[in-house]
Amino acid sequence: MQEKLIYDDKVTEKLSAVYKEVLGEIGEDPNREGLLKTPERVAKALQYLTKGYDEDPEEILKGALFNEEYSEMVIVKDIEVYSMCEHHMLPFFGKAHIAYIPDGKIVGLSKLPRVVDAFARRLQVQERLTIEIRDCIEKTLNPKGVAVVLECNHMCMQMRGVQKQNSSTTSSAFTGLFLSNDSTRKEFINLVQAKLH
Ligand SMILES: Nc1nc2c(ncn2[C@@H]2O[C@H](COP(=O)(O)OP(=O)(O)OP(=O)(O)O)[C@@H](O)[C@H]2O)c(=O)[nH]1
Ligand SMILES: [Zn+2]
Repeated sequence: MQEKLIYDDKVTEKLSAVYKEVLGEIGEDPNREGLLKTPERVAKALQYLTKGYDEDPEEILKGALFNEEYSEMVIVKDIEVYSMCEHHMLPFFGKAHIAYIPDGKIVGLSKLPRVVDAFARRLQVQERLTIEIRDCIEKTLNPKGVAVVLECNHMCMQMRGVQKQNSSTTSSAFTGLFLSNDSTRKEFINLVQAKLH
């Protein structure tokens, strides 16, 4: 799959100027040797961390849909998530667990983590991220059900603010059989928790 260009020279230039100001405002000397290239590095890092705005998650899934009569649960678990909270622009990160029950169509497995990234590489709140992933899969695959669980640590709660270093946040979103059928939901949760390896 072709990767889009991440860095835009004009954006890099504008953001670099802003970050040079920021360095001065926090009491640093932007002209000392170690910091000379820092504004440009940060400008690029920020573009990378928000590159999801230029990606279309539905198109990602549509790129690998296959007709298949498999109708059991498909689970991709322990997908690394790296995002940034929209309140503090600090990272939150953890794992996503995704399941769906196909209804005539399956999707290329790698596309599910790609969808996670496309939504995560934006300013987010964990709950919205969870729902966006679910809705994208629901709309594009039209399966019998979708389940998404995210478990994340929020740096805005750990490095600052309440400073709860060991807290983590779990969010979940379901559709179809995962909502209407308790045993399907339980099967998903058991399989996510199971240590098969
Ligand atoms: N629901 C939700 N809240 C989040 C997420 N990321 C950060 N937050 C919270 O957003 C809230 C913003 O609250 P404010 O009171 O406006 O900000 P603040 O004064 O910096 O809050 P503290 O973090 O409590 O110091 C905080 O409670 C954060 O913990 C998220 O993904 N989901
Ligand atoms: Zn935050």
